[in-house]
Amino acid sequence: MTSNDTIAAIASAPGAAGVGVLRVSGPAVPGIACELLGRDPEPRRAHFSAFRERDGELIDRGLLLYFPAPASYTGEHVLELQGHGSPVLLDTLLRRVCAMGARLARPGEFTERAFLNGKLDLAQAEAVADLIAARSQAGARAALRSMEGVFSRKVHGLLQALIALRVHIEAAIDFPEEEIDFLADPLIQHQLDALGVQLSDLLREAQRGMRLNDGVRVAIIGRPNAGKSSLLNALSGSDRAIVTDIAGTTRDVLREHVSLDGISLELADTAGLRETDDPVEQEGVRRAHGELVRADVALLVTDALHAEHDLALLADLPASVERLVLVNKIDLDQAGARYEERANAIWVWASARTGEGLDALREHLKQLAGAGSGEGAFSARRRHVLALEQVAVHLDHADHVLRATRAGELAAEALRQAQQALGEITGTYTSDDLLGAIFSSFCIGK
Ligand SMILES: Nc1nc2c(ncn2[C@@H]2O[C@H](COP(=O)(O)OP(=O)(O)OP(=O)(O)O)[C@@H](O)[C@H]2O)c(=O)[nH]1
Ligand SMILES: [K+]
Ligand SMILES: [Mg+2]
Repeated sequence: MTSNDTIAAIASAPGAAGVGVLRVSGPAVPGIACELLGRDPEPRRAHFSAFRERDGELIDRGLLLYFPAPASYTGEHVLELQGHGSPVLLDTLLRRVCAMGARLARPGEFTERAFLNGKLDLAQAEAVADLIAARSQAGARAALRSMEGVFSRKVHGLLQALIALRVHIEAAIDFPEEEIDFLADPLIQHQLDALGVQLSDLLREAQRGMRLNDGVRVAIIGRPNAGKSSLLNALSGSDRAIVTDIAGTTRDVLREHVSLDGISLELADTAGLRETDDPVEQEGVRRAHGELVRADVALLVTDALHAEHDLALLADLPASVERLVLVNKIDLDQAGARYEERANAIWVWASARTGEGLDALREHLKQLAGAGSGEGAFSARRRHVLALEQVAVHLDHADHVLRATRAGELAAEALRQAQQALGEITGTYTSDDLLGAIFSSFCIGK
């Protein structure tokens, strides 16, 4: 599917630079290229050329590259003009190109066309934007892998397994007299189990990928006076939060961005959790709970005396939230800095006041944020993780139906929905709204 209009944009960053790049895509490209060069350009060859106004006046000299469809970034005819990186010259050249039949591109429109022409799937297209916006080397490497299709191939693998199972079950439905026996076949249950394992692996990887991409949201919670604000200040190296020995000092949520070796964290300091009659503090407590719900990591600040009791604050969190327990104020009882990995939380003994033991805390935060997640780590977005969680819900439903009732129709429908949720990741099923939201967040020229 090729568009019938031609788009153009300055693809290099705004401002003066050594070289500036103008990109054009669409059916008018061969004509524009021929007029600028004075003859037909050879495909994929750098032509050193004078770029001139219609009346012959020189605008700039530079390289002209022509990529005929479909072997181009967008899948359409593409022209790249590389000139001097002067915003004024590039603007003039852009106007000249528009006078020859192009219009200004919207943000992300080149990549959107690449998606619509099947050059990339949606997850790969999103990775292009994530690569450009990456704030750390680990993030950039991960985005590059997703752009290369590492994530998409895993989604595709899952899709194939899902389709195989659907075929199996739908075949059973077509022979109702044998349906019950058919669905009792251990092979079906086996396939479903294997699919569940494959899915939970991918979900874990996607969660890490999302954290590499977006940074990690850490909610610092705990009883009043535990030292939450002291911790925020210590980790961010600032005096951002008010620290006093009055219980109930913090009311509003305070956010600080912290980068640990290129891994980005968003720390949120919250009001101490307790029953209170003060309406302002009540609102603070309500907000603290809200912060906990949207966090990737719940960091419980407590001390040696209250640790076991305070654990209850972590009790009702979803399994996907990572748990860190800081046993604070070790300077008071000479407990010594150390850490332990327990069943579903990591415990760190430290002092927010003296800083002792905080390096271990930083190290664990980095790990949870996806540092050292290995060679194959790819980037992902929250949207992808939500879709995978949706797939898990549908698979669980299919599993339940098969075990409890052997109702083939219901199981097949649940699997169909699972397939649809999976397809939203790569863009097999998408709404125009979703596409608009994704591509409008790109920069112009990409
Ligand atoms: N000795 C010692 N005191 C600490 C430590 N961390 C915090 N404190 C003290 O504990 C008191 C409370 O600290 P905050 O950081 O305000 O505690 P908070 O959890 O933010 O308290 P609220 O905002 O009221 O919920 C202050 O007097 C701090 O100086 C620590 O590691 N050692
Ligand atoms: K306090
Ligand atoms: Mg506080």
